[in-house]
Amino acid sequence: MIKVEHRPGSGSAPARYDLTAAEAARTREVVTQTLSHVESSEDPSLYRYAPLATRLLPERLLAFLHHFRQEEPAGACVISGWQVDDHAIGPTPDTWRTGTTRSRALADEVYLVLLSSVLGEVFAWSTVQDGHLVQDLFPVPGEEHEKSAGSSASLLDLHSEDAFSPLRCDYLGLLCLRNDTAVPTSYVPVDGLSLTPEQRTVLAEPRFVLLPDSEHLKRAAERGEQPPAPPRTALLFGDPASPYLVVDEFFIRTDPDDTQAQDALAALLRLLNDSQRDVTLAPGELLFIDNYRAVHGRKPFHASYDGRDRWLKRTSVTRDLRKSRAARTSATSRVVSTGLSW
Ligand SMILES: O=C(O)CCC(=O)C(=O)O
Ligand SMILES: [Fe+2]
Repeated sequence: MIKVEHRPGSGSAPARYDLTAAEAARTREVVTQTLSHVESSEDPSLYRYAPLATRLLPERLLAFLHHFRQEEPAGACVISGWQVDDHAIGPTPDTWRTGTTRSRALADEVYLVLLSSVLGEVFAWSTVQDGHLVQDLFPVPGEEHEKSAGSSASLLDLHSEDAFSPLRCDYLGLLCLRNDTAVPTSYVPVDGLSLTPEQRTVLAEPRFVLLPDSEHLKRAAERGEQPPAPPRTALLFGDPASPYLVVDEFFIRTDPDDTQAQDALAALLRLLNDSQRDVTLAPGELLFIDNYRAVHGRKPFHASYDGRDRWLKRTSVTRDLRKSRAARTSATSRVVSTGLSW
């Protein structure tokens, strides 16, 4: 039996796992082996091969990730020990439409895809970065004040990823390539929020509307996709004693005359904001957020556009790809059409 290491950290900090030097070397070998099969992180063969490749990863790491998935011990975990070659990846881009050249960070993308594939299936939205399965997060000129991943000067309010859709990811993977100015990701686990029983009851009723964020809407309009009117939804669900949560501070609405729902929502948002903590990722650190058990966001920061800005790679992971089958063109497609997403 492998002993599962779970270090929950202090208070509600993410669980942590540090690859030993030997584990990091083993992981690098598996990534290098995988790279010989693929040209890009869009390559379907990467996703065919990933379930086999993951079995070759260090056992202690696999045990940790399975524990995180099965037992839900924490709202997030950080895995460190992967080395990013700062020179090899080149300058931080300022546009993600880079054409067909091989990514200079392909090894890092494959590392992210392999660890993501231990937790579930990687998928993407048609309306986010053209459906790329591994997305780039860096500040984009002109998007400074948006509420999207390319923003910088504006706060990314606390949110569940893709809160508007029941097809939202179970896990969000964020691999840091560069973060010279130590820009934090904000994070709050749902456990431990001191809501009253009355507030919990209201939040567990379908009295809230979660709207698609601006990134989805802008791209959906360009693609001629029309996201359907969002249904009313509950924000707390699952086990009432230890509920799952869906919320998006900026893109949520209630009926104007439902003051009970408004008050409960205000209390939830106040508690979330008061309990948030910073997770400042260093290059090579991989943060997995459990999108049912925690919300996240990002503090404002200054973008320099000098090739040294903060740069993360991102995946969305579902435990069940089948539930989005009606919104994908084939059983093997991993791109969910936003226009068909509920
Ligand atoms: O930039 C970050 O740290 C988080 C951004 C974010 O919310 C996301 O990628 O979903
Ligand atoms: Fe997010």
